[in-house]
Amino acid sequence: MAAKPTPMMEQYFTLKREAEGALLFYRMGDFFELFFDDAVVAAGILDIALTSRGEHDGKPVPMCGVPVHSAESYLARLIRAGQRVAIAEQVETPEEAKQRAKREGTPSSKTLVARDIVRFVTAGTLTEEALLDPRRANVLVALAPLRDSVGIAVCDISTGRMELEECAPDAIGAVLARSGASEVVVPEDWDTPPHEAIGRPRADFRSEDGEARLKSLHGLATLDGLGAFTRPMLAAAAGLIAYLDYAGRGKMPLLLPPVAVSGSERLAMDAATRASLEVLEAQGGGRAGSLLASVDRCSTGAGARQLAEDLAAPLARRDAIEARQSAVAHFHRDPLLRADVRALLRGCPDLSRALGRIAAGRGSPRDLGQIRDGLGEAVRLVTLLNSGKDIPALLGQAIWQLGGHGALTDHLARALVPTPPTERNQGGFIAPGYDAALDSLRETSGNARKAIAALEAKYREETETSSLKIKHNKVLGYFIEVPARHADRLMAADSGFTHRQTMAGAVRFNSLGLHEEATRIAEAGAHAVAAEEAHFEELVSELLERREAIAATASALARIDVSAALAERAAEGDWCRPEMVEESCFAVTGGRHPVVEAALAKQGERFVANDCTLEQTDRLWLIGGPNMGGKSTFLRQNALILLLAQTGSFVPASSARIGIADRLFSRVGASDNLARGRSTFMVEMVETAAILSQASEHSFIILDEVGRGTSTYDGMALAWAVVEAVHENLRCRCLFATHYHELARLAESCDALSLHHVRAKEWKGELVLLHELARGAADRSYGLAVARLAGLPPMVLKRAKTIIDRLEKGRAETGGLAAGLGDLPLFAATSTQVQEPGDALREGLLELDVDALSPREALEILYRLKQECLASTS
Ligand SMILES: Nc1ncnc2c1ncn2[C@@H]1O[C@H](COP(=O)(O)OP(=O)(O)OP(=O)(O)O)[C@@H](O)[C@H]1O
Repeated sequence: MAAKPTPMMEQYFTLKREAEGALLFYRMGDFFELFFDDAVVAAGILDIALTSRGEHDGKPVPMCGVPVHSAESYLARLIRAGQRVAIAEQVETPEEAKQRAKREGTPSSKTLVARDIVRFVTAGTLTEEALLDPRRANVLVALAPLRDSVGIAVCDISTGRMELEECAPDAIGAVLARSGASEVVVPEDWDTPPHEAIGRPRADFRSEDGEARLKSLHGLATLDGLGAFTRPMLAAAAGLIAYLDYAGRGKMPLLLPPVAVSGSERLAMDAATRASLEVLEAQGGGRAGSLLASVDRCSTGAGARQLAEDLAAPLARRDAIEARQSAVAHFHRDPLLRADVRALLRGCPDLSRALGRIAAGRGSPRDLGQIRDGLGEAVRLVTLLNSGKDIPALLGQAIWQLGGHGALTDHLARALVPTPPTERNQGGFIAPGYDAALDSLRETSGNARKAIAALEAKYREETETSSLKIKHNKVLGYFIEVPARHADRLMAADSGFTHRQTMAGAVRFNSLGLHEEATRIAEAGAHAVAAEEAHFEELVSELLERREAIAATASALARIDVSAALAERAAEGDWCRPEMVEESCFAVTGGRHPVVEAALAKQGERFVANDCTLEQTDRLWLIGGPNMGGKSTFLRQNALILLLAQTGSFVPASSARIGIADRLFSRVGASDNLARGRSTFMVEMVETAAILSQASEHSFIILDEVGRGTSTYDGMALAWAVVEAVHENLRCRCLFATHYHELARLAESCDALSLHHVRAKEWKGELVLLHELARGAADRSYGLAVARLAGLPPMVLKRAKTIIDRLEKGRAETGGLAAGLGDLPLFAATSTQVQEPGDALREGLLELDVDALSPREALEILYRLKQECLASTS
């Protein structure tokens, strides 16, 4: 028969059930302990010793533990490893537990200190400074599918920002990629949830509850004043708030009034486009090498977070883009103002995160100090900014949001010491002179300390023991200590000293006088700490009454920082302000790739600037040329210029006139996604299919070597068909890089398509890559020359040369790979001959529900598509 679990184990199991799959941090004294599988998992992730404690069902119970005082760093590592943690704290003192036992009539030896889960620590619900990256937003998303639409609630509780949005189910991937969510919650009965989402009860996602919670959180009778929120949006808000409730065990973190976001106000980019353009992260992961890293000159963490958000969700409305541009231009024009503003911002604490911690009930006196200092800096910034001329509207609005906190800052300045501590329960943060009663308590304990020093001198004299000392420790409090050889004098019955402890070389005593002074200190100290605690609560509630205004100041500071930082970047790199227009054009002269240019500059090399001019009558550029010639770089640089321009930034070019795009697509390079069971070619086709189905006339597409992942015939056929589809059906701006010379023949049938190549020449047998774009088709591919550069053995190169000569001879005789394609009817023409909406190939691609395919089915479909393709070319 299994042994009955101990009361502690029973308590543990109850809490573990409540933890619902999260690791349970079970508080025992100065440690959080983990047991059973939790211990095994945590010990592995944290690389700490796995021990055992007692037995359960006849087996030792695995255990590991982390000290409470350093728990944050362990939590950070567990969260990063994808875990969630439930914190079970002791919610009564051992003394209270004993009293309870007495009341309940249970033996006190069997009564455990009550414990409760006080909080869940999850990736999306962090507020602690140590657990957050200062330059990255921490985003929690809730999705609520409702009929044929999905509501999305996005929030960053470390700053309180909250946005509500609605999208079509197939756009969820793009929205999640844009928000950069750390954690996603969805109704648990949803049959197609996004990868790694956390299921929560369906009842949490009721739109009526969402509306009611938002109204009560913000003290509003109606939400109409905040914007138009749809039912799916409110359902998502309900799910998000319910999850925050659950994770914080009823303690609501900072949530500002929600903002309704419309997808059409933003430049849409899917996850593949973001990854291939390396917007926030480089392909290998990490910030280094990304567009963000090469642009970010922000002085504050809040500014860096805002910039990342801006780059992740560029705008699609001209007035909004131009408003940001004007703010950047203001700082660009005035380098002195820019330098002063940036210097001031560098000393500005992170207001929004301090506010987030305070609102979540995890604030410290240091956070109050940061709010005081941040608001003070904001006022100085107002003076500085008002000294400039012709202040643009966006900055004017920001300046207005910076002020208005006079009473609160005065109060905080009077109440707090200059550098308040992070510990709240030790006191010492209320300034002298703020509270007379507190001052006199402090004076009492100061006097008592002086009295103790006087007692020491007096006792030395009386006992003629110069080595007598009055000391203090946590266990005994104050005591008198003498070396053992002098102890006899104090041991005497009439000495006035009472013996407390005998140590190896010393003996410790107490005295009535010392006891009195020590009690005075302890009482005054406890009263002082309680008084400071009360002041802390008062200050916090005064501050929270102004939470929205403080959050507005924080976001104004971030916006000013971003504008000044982008101006700094523009000045540093000689960037220009792009002219934004509605029509679908793209005219960039002297364009550069910001990341590649910086990398080359580090090696002392120069980046070759190139022009790109797309317009309705010349909207598709087919770009050829040698490997390593700079095709991919050219494609990406133009996509990045568009993205930067729509972010409101200046761009790396000497001039730019840019038609605002609704969507940006990039299919650059092959990225294997074997983890999801897709081959390189499959990924390429899936992404191409997405582009063909989603792009509009106002989109901007870059496609790099579509079709290269399969056999020459199939690849070329697909590339050919894709170019035709883009040219005839989508009719949008597109840069298409390819090694298939045969595609040049498309220029004969596609009137808005032109041919370009990156230049190279051979000089004294060596290949020289000029990285310069020129009109016309590429004459040859220089593949062997590049291979030679890469160090392929001469024998292999020689053999390859022989094979090429043979192949080329054959090609000349048969008319080449594309023989017979000259009179192939255009894509559009074939599409009208066959049934709507397109030819079989395109239809086949569009109809693929690739996520539902096994690799084998995918391959079978490819064979079929190939057959159809061959059939249509024969
Ligand atoms: N405009 C430029 N000025 C200077 N160097 C450049 C330029 N463009 C590209 N390069 C250099 O050439 C390298 C190769 O460029 P890129 O990858 O764009 O070539 P590619 O033509 O796409 O090659 P492949 O066909 O092999 O994919 C870059 O890493 C960069 O160092």
